Amino acid sequence: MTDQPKKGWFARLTEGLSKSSRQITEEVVGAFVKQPLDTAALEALEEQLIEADLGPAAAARIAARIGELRFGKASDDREIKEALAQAVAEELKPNEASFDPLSGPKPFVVLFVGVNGSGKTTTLGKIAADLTRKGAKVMVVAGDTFRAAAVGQLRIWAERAGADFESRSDGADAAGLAYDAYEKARAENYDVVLIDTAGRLQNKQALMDELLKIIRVLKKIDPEAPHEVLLVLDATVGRNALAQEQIFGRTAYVSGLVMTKLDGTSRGGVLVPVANASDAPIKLIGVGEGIEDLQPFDARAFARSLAGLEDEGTGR
Ligand SMILES: Nc1nc2c(ncn2[C@@H]2O[C@H](COP(=O)(O)OP(=O)(O)OP(=O)(O)O)[C@@H](O)[C@H]2O)c(=O)[nH]1
Repeated sequence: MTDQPKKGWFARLTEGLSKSSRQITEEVVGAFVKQPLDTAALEALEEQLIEADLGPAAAARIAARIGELRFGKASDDREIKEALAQAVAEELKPNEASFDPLSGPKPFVVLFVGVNGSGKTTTLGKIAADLTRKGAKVMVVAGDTFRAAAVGQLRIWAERAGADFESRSDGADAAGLAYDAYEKARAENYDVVLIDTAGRLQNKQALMDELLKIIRVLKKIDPEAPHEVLLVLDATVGRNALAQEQIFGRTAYVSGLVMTKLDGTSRGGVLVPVANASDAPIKLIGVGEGIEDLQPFDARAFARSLAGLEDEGTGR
């Protein structure tokens, strides 16, 4: 992820966000070029940002900031995009953080939580591949023991990544598996342990109870574990991602968010209200199916891509 050439990842980000940026630039930017920016135009801009799923609070702040930057001035397309990118970047900057499992304690335990289909397995697989490529000794743990298909899929990812794989037969106690896997990882000097978890049980409470149980047993071995709890959210569900953040964020010790499938939606702006609502920062984003499409979250680059700016603002 991080060792990609800069231009490459920015191009992938821009391509991944093209649906969202088209929506924003056509609907939002198009209407405001040439005429001097006035109050009515700013109000309309705010409406358009809400339409684009940025949420009312952020839309108001972003519109106000664009007003500060451009009020009374006639702007061309690029100037409006630059102002939008700057305002969105300022909004997101406090919610940006890096995911760095190789600089923490060893083994560094990462728990992946989120509803089924959010991209948990894929994200875990991409991270495993990135880490083994960097020379790390990685263990993948299939904590979703109820679904054989999920275990099978994860095994494929682990094998492809060259990571070791721990699983148990259907319905086994996920917390017991996590505990034993962590013990083994300590004994055998693993660098990173990536634990997948169930995304759906009989009900929400059962799901949260299971997650908390896994966390509790890991803490028996090391009170600092799990060292990271990544909540994986699917951007294509739009504002439902907010509801998921509320459910998991409140109970599961979430320390970072991953927003996947930003390439599959025109409403990628939803990342903004999700970031605002969450106590945990955004650490990674998924902008495509490839391994290199899981990227560290860079607020400024995200904002520029969303605003439809083709370069990184470095004058290239
Ligand atoms: N386009 C695109 N697809 C993605 C991205 N991340 C994941 N996917 C796809 O989303 C689908 C669901 O991903 P999974 O990783 O299986 O989701 P999960 O949360 O583990 O779901 P279960 O296996 O059902 O628990 C797969 O087809 C992935 O290829 C992304 O960033 N972009």
